[in-house]
Amino acid sequence: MLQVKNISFSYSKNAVLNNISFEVKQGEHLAIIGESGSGKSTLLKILYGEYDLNQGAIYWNNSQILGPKFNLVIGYDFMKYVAQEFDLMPYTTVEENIGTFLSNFFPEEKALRTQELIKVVELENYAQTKVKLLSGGQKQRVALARALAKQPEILLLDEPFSHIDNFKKQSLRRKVFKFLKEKNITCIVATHDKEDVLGFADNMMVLHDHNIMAHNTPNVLFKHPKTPLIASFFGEFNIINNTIVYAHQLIVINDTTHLKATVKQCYFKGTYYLVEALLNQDTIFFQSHAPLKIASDVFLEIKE
Ligand SMILES: Nc1ncnc2c1ncn2[C@@H]1O[C@H](COP(=O)(O)OP(=O)(O)OP(=O)(O)O)[C@@H](O)[C@H]1O
Repeated sequence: MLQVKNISFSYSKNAVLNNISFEVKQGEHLAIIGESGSGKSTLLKILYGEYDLNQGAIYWNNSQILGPKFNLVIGYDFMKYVAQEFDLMPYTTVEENIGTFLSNFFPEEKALRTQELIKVVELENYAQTKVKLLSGGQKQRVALARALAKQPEILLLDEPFSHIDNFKKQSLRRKVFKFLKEKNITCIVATHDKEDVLGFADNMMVLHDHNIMAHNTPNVLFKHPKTPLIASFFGEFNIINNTIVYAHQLIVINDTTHLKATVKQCYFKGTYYLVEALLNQDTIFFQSHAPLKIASDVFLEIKE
């Protein structure tokens, strides 16, 4: 289990994280979300032992994770970290990059493991290609496979699919997270993308104002977002009568209600239209199956 106890950290005078505590169980997947600059990457780097803490302590089972003041070499064998900038060997092949941390004493095992990981990150056609010739997204996949090669107990991922195109993203996500669950690898992923969270993370933690704003299951935080910031992570929302109402919870009905809105704009979203409208001078958003006429009036109902 990872235990983070009352940690505080600042790069200079200004605090980035202020007295935060949480735990992550073996095999659990935790997503860390928060606005840009809220400290997600910093937290991952601290967990990796890249910085010294101002206060507090971090433990992985019985080992304390310490910063550079206490360690000549940053990092621990049981942990891998895939940063936003990937640290690859550009002049060697994908296969060699992935196998670089695997022992040459067991060549068959090394080859099998490398092939397994190449499949997980869907780079079968690039195994012999030199990394410098790959695209940003392909490099990100090599970095992921490389981090998994020695099967760490805990994996820290910073925006792991940010460079990968939408065609590949979904299947890659499923493969990588499935692989991690099967191997019982604890995973902490910093992300801006709700698709990295819903369906994959056991828990999610929201960083805001140097603190943990919320820490719960994605299900609870989606259904009961305590703040607009949390709701905004999941999608378009409104504040109606001091309550957060997602766009999909507002339904157009053929009846008179006290929610009469005037359509301003209609955006095609594939399976629905996102409608921007005016409700008592406030801009609101709701979803509609059919396109609505600009300037037309509609009546809405809130669905729980
Ligand atoms: N090496 C550094 N030296 C000084 N300040 C830094 C350094 N790295 C980050 N910061 C500052 O620390 C704060 C947190 O940055 P961090 O990169 O952890 O945020 P983040 O939530 O990961 O942002 P993003 O979502 O944009 O990646 C920011 O105010 C940033 O400017």
